[in-house]
Amino acid sequence: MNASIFPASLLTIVPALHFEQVSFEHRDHRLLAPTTLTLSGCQRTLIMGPNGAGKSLLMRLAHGLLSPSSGNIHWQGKPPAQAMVFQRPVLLRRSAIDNLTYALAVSGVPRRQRKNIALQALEKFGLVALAKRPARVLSGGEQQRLALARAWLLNPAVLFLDEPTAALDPAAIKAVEDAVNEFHHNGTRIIMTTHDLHQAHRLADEVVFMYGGQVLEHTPAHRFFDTPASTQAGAFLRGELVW
Ligand SMILES: Nc1ncnc2c1ncn2[C@@H]1O[C@H](COP(=O)(O)OP(=O)(O)OP(=O)(O)O)[C@@H](O)[C@H]1O
Repeated sequence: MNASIFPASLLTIVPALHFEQVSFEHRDHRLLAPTTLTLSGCQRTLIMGPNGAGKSLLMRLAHGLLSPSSGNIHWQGKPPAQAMVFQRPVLLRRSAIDNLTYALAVSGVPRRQRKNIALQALEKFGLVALAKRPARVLSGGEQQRLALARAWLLNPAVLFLDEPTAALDPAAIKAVEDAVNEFHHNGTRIIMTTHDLHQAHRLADEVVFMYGGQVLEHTPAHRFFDTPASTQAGAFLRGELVW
């Protein structure tokens, strides 16, 4: 990848995110048990757990897409610039480059600067040749790279990724993981869900393990993989925990 389009001086200290007794209920069903959790430092946090454990829910609450039923979520100090990348990228019905210039317009970047910045981002994510192509006909991997390029434009202090590689082949997975690491090296805090244990091994600094709407572990990655504290995490790592 090319060098960052942002000067190093823009890199920020990422404030901590606090969950205090946060729960989420829907129609009398408790989907997230009261959770107290602090995510601090510029780490790569991987949220893991079986299907339906509440991983996406936790991340959507953290990003402010959902409001908790009870408890309090707050950043220490001013909320940082944030972006989110989903398993299926949400792209506009226009060309790849226009998806980026639109995001820049929404961010208030003057019109005369938008095309250049968008082209730099396309180049960074290997998409220049596809600049004029309708975004929605791009392959899954290309769409995900475009979503990452759009996130890059926002220079986020925190990047949320919800199973960003679930539908991708190995080469596309590698491109996304390289991009995640590039964000991280540029000072972006990563909060990401995955089902892929190998990917978690490659990326995680720390792991949040969820089961049945509860956070059972929040621990450095090496400790999680070597000596998981809960029987559920042990079973999950052995591939024995389906639900
Ligand atoms: N906004 C919502 N309103 C109501 N129910 C929800 C909402 N979001 C998630 N749920 C429910 O909460 C539970 C946990 O969902 P979530 O998507 O967080 O699981 P997950 O751990 O990410 O699972 P998967 O690995 O299958 O994606 C599920 O039963 C889901 O149907």
